[in-house]
Amino acid sequence: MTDKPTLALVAHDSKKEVMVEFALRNQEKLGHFGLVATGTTGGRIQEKCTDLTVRRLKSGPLGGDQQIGAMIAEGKLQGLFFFVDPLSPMPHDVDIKALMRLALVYDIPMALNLSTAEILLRSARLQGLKTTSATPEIKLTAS
Ligand SMILES: O=C(CO)COP(=O)(O)O
Repeated sequence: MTDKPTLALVAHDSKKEVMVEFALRNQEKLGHFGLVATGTTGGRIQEKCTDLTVRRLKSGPLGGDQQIGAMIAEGKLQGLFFFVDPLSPMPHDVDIKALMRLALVYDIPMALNLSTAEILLRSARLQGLKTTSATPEIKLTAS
């Protein structure tokens, strides 16, 4: 695994195109992070964003959300970009909630829609996303 701060990219089916466009537009910035993604999202990003290396985990409904949750619990994830479909029922709804819950428990910066993702990535500059309760502003961790 990379020693760069790591971001997870996850999108539900109706949001995958938005995620791919987001990744394409921000390829240069994203390239400064280690990237992981759930299976299908990662495949779609990798097809279009040939400059990026994305580690693909399982597909969301088959455990991908849980794998990302485990990374958060182990301190291996610094940011979560999760484009959620709020209008469709999901078979793995409990996994989705569990992932969001862990991002909240560990205070991982988490963008659930495009406009927040753009702001978050801009704030992150190229260096790291983790804030601490002692420093409410973005803490720039890596050089
Ligand atoms: O279902 C997902 C997140 O909950 C995303 O999984 P895929 O990227 O494999 O479609």
